[in-house]
Amino acid sequence: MIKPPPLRNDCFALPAGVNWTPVDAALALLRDRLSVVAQAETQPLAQALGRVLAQDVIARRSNPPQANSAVDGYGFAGPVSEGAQALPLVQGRAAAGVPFDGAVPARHAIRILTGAALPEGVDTVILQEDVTTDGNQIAFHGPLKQGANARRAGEDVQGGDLALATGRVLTAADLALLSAVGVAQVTVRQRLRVAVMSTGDELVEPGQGAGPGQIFDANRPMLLAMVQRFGFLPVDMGRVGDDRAALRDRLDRASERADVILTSGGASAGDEDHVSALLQEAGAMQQWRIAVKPGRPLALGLWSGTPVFGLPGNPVAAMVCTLVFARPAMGLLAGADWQEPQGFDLPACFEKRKKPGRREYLRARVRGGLVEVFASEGSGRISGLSWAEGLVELEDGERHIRPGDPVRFIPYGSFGL
Ligand SMILES: Nc1nc2c(c(=O)[nH]1)N[C@H]1C(S)=C(S)[C@@H](COP(=O)(O)OP(=O)(O)OC[C@H]3O[C@@H](n4cnc5c(N)ncnc54)[C@H](O)[C@@H]3O)O[C@H]1N2
Ligand code: MOO
Repeated sequence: MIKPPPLRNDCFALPAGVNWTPVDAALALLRDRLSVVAQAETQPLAQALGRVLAQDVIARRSNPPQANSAVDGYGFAGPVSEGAQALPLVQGRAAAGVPFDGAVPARHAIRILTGAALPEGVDTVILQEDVTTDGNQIAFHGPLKQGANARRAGEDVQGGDLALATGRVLTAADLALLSAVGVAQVTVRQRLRVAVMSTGDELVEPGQGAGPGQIFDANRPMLLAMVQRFGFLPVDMGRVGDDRAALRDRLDRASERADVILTSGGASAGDEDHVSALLQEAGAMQQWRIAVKPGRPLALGLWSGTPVFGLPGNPVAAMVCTLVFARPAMGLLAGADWQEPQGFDLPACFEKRKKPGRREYLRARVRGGLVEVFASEGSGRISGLSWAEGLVELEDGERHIRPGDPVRFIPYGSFGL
């Protein structure tokens, strides 16, 4: 009689004699091997949110362009010494956009409003709340430093200086900065086109009838939405069954329409794992066995020159692999700098014994300053992805985490979601 293999109670145990690529090594390889594929184009600022700068942007003008008042009040030449002060007022006033056309003599003051250019003879402003006036003169108490309540020309940005560098993904704040320094259009990369397809005979579309053994395709809507959040152009390539010819055809079409392809399912080495088999056939395939949980099998290959991320089918693994590996990789293809997600060390409110030899990502969220993790680590537990607001990253080594111990929490937002 054939002896059954010994039972394993941990399906993630690392097989002996296999080289598992540590996460950092896998990331270093991606960083080293990938470079921009997206074309550059010129766009008005209004179209530039989330786009990647293809050229350094130089400030055309300083911000602020001229010295101006930070408050509504009265301007004069500082400093002012301690004690009661009285200054006669000059006729007229300086307002934002309506400068005072003239000079303010020494020991005189002028009415000035926030944002107004400082007239000649003025370098210091006193808040109107600190002043009494009869309309002809002002009285207040010193001391006041020279330059108080005034903004120097170019104190924020100097004209001619670098405003933003190539590789920057433009934020709302960046659009403000570029506008302020007189930049109306930018050279950016075209949005990376990312094809998304699901594989597996068991999949049907939500809204369709589902027979026994069938499940609704959850990965594709998730991945298309993630791609959009990353600032790329999602290209929906639908579902394809466990049929090699159909999959080959779909990959052909995806490589014509997109710069990069994300598939989910069929990434490991089972009988129906056609993605990895086809990429293998195409000859430019790397089956990455990454020392990570979840997301161990990640098939990477080139299909007619288009990079393919063969993500694992389990939705939790598909999402984690996309956040940890595919996103920074796609960022490079899109022309962006390498993106390291910002994490925060916060006290755990859970206990966990972690095995050595692999990095682990847990679905997590922060409540009352403490990091909670989802009750199950099951890779098919989609509700946990939705419950979570980020991931806890546990380093490769062994660890016994007790309540109160610091753990690294990475909010979804740090991954661009
Ligand atoms: N003998 C072994 N079996 C498995 C291993 C292993 O090392 N040895 N690894 C397991 C791990 S870990 C993962 S992750 C999966 C990855 O396998 P595949 O990428 O080949 O994925 P599938 O087998 O096609 O699917 C896995 C699972 O996910 C469901 N799925 C697939 N696509 C979708 C979708 N679009 N929406 C929702 N759910 C989806 C699928 O029905 C399966 O239940 O392999 C393990 N097995
Ligand atoms: O690690 Mo698999 O990648 O659980 O879901």
